[in-house]
Amino acid sequence: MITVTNFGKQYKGFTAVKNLSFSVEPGQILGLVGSNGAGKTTTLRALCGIVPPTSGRLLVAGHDIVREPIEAKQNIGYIPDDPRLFDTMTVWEHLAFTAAAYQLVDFEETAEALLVSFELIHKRDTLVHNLSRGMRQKVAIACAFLHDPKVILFDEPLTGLDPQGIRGIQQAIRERAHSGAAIIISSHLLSLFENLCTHIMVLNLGECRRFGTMSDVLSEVGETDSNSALEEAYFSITQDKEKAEA
Ligand SMILES: Nc1ncnc2c1ncn2[C@@H]1O[C@H](COP(=O)(O)OP(=O)(O)OP(=O)(O)O)[C@@H](O)[C@H]1O
Repeated sequence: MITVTNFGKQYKGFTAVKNLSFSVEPGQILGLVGSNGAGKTTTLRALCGIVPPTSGRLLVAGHDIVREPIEAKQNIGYIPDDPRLFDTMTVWEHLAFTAAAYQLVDFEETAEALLVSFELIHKRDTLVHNLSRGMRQKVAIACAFLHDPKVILFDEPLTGLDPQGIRGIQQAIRERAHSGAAIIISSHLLSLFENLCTHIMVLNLGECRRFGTMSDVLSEVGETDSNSALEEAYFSITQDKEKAEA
C-alpha cells in the first residue's frame, strides 16, 4: 500500500533523509521514531506530496506521488503535527469543505458518525476558533478520515489530547488498520507505540537504523525493568550506532 524506495531529501544541500526504503501493507501500523530532526516529518510530507523528493520513489496505493499526485492523494489521510484549521468556520463546515474537496456525495452520515466517535457532536456548529487544542486536533483527524483513506499518515497525533482522547484515537487507529488501512505514525511517545504499532522504524539523522516488526525489535532487548521495552530498544539501537561511530 505504501512503498518507499531509496527516498532521499536534501534542503539546499543539507541531507535530511538518505536512501530510505520500506513498505507498509494494509492492516499494518508503522511507528516512526527518532530524535528531533531525524527526518520523520520530511518523510511523511514527501509521502503526501508536500515536499518533493530529491531522489527515489514514493508509491501510495500503487500511485507515484510525483507522477500521479491526484490519484495518490485521493488515497491519503494526513494529519500534520500542527493542523491548520479555518478559525471562522464551524466544525461541520470543515467536514463539508473536506467533502467538497474530495468530491464526496452523501458524506453527512459518515461525518456525523465521526463527530460522535470523537465526542465532538455537541460542538458541531461551534467555530473552531472556540475549541480547545485537543478538540481542534480531533476535528483535523475527523476531516482526514472522512474519505475513508487507504493510507493514513499521522504526525504526532496525540499532541494536546486528554487521556480519554488518547484512548479514543488509539482505538480509531486500530479500527482503521483492522479495516485494511496502511498507517504510519510519527511520535516521541514510545510507550504508547508498544500496544499500537505492528512495525517500528528508528530514524537517526535521516538514516534508517532499524526497521522491523514490533515483536522482533522488542525481542532484541529481552527482559527489562524499564517501563517501556520499546524505549529500551530505542536507546540500545541509537547508542549502539553512536558507539560504533566513536
Ligand atoms: N524546509 C526546510 N528547509 C531546510 N531544512 C529543513 C526543512 N524542513 C526540515 N529541515 C531540516 O531537515 C531535518 C529533518 O527535519 P524533520 O522536520 O523531518 O525532522 P523530525 O524527525 O520530524 O523532527 P522532530 O522530531 O523535531 O519533529 C532537520 O535538520 C530540519 O532542520
